[in-house]
Amino acid sequence: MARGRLMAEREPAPAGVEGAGTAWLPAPGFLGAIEGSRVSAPGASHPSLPPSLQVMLVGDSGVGKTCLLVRFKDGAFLAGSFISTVGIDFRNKVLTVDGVKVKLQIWDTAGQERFRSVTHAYYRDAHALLLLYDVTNKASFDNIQAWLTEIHEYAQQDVVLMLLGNKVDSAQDRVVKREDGEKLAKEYGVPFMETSAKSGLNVELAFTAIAKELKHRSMKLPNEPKFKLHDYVKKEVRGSGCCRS
Ligand SMILES: Nc1nc2c(ncn2[C@@H]2O[C@H](COP(=O)(O)OP(=O)(O)OP(=O)(O)O)[C@@H](O)[C@H]2O)c(=O)[nH]1
Ligand SMILES: [Mg+2]
Repeated sequence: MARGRLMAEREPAPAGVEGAGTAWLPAPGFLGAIEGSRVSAPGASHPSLPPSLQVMLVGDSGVGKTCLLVRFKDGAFLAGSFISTVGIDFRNKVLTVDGVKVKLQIWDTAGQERFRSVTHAYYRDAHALLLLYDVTNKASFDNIQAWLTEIHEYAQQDVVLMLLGNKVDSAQDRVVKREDGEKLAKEYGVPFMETSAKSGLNVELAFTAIAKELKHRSMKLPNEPKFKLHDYVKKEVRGSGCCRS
């Protein structure tokens, strides 16, 4: 599985994502091209599924984007000291959705303000965005509106968007209620769930839901009922244990 770190601060290099000590910022979309192999179920003819689907993680620094990705990709939690992402990292993961292999290329962006222009350059090529806040950090929740404005400005109009309230395992430190997250998501018409990169709650579900939506959009089979992301999320989402059946 490919993994890469893309940094904005160095000079462009002619080839390779990770040359020896060389890091540069490729044109958005470039990675999809070099990863290029089509992923379809053996024997299946689904010509319209792109080689990889780009999913971007966005939100304030410290909300848990990198941890969410590591939990999804490796099934582990990065405990201990917080290492803030520089520029953009990416990881690939292949999921099987309704019998079809879907390759997600997941871009883990830096939440720090100083990298914002790097992030802007990638929005345009994202098929889906997971927008995170931290339920133990009110400011990260209050900033969601600003993130949505930015998404509106830079992302494709039909980008698949989902709001995630992360760190629900930290029940004692929670300052943003689930209802507040639900209300905000409803206001903006986006699916919502609470997650924990630490316990793994809803992490797989968040990515699977996105993959399903993208797969259904790409491969419209004649008699297939329309996939409804909102309904799927509502049906599948799990609560943190205390207050939801
Ligand atoms: N309790 C708890 N801590 C978490 C969770 N997710 C992340 N953390 C912690 O929060 C801190 C920040 O996590 P990161 O994943 O590095 O945050 P980030 O959003 O990638 O931050 P930037 O790279 O700066 O944008 C780390 O100390 C993590 O251990 C979670 O679900 N629960
Ligand atoms: Mg990070």
